[in-house]
Amino acid sequence: MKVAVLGAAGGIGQALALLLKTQLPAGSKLSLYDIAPVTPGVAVDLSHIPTDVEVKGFAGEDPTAALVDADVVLMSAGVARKPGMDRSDLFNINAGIVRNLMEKVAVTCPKALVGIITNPVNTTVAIAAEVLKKAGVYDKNRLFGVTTLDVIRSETFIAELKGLNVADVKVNVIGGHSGVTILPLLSQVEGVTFTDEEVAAMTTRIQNAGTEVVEAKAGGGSATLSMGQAACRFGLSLVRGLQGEANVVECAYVDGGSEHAEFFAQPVLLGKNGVEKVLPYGEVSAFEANARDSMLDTLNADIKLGVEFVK
Ligand SMILES: NC(=O)C1=CN([C@@H]2O[C@H](COP(=O)(O)OP(=O)(O)OC[C@H]3O[C@@H](n4cnc5c(N)ncnc54)[C@H](O)[C@@H]3O)[C@@H](O)[C@H]2O)C=CC1
Ligand SMILES: O=C([O-])CC(=O)C(=O)O
Repeated sequence: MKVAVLGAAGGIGQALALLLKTQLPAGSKLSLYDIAPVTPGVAVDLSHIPTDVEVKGFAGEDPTAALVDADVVLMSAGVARKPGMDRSDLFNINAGIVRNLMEKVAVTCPKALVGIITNPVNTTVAIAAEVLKKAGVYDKNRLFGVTTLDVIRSETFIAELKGLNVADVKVNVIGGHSGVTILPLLSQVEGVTFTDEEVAAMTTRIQNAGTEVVEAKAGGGSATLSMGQAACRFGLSLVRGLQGEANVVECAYVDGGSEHAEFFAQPVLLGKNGVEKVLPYGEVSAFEANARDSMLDTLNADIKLGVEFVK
């Protein structure tokens, strides 16, 4: 199994690479790419950790060498927010970065499962899809927007609020990955009840959790360590699916035939070809149905921006 990380010298990329070096199955290959010249050094550094995962690092303008034979590509290349910015403010720089990298993915490893972390995810995933379509290699089951950070934050915050063992808390988060498009389905969390006030406050906290980190880092970037963990969880789930493990389910932002939008985050069953099955997200409360319907104009506009950028 070969996993490539694009943006591997960055805050997320280095945390993710470390976690993958220690957690990928024995015999895996880890391929690190970034434009930053330090990247081969990041790989040498990681290679001194005694696990059976071979690490190679590549820097420069061309990611091709890192992508050869990749089964999974996780992309966090791009710029991150500073206080006062929305994720959509990253579009001007990150749209071109994602397009250029996806053009190389389309040529070098068109069958790889690709997880897009680079923001604004609602739009960059649409860009990635359009690039793959243009190249004639698009398979909707192999492209994912990584929304796992919304899921792990929900698990953490709910366990804290309700005094639960966080390992027992499971939450579906649907929609997209910015502001009102992030919708945790709190009504479905087993063994817990929330007052209306708690639902409103918890939903807002989860939607604004990225901003919470951006403000706390005071100009030094956005979530990197928690995102490294989230991307590792998601990447390992992709690998487990590829290896034929049963019942691997994650929420992700996919082109899954949703009635709501061309791309929509919901639970998916992962397998040897990526998305094996898009799963229904289940019953929602009146609050959640209203929040879902209210997000759709924003989400669809974000998607349209990405489609038009490539066309
Ligand atoms: N999906 C999600 O839940 C989350 C997404 N993000 C997003 O992830 C992205 C990365 O964040 P950080 O790692 O904190 O940023 P960072 O600035 O620490 O790292 C980004 C890396 O990308 C590299 N890079 C830039 N252009 C590149 C190119 N053309 N090819 C290869 N590498 C390139 C840079 O050299 C840098 O090492 C941002 O867009 C951020 O908004 C951040 C947190 C959560
Ligand atoms: O908020 C940001 O800019 C980074 C991000 O996507 C998150 O932390 O969820």
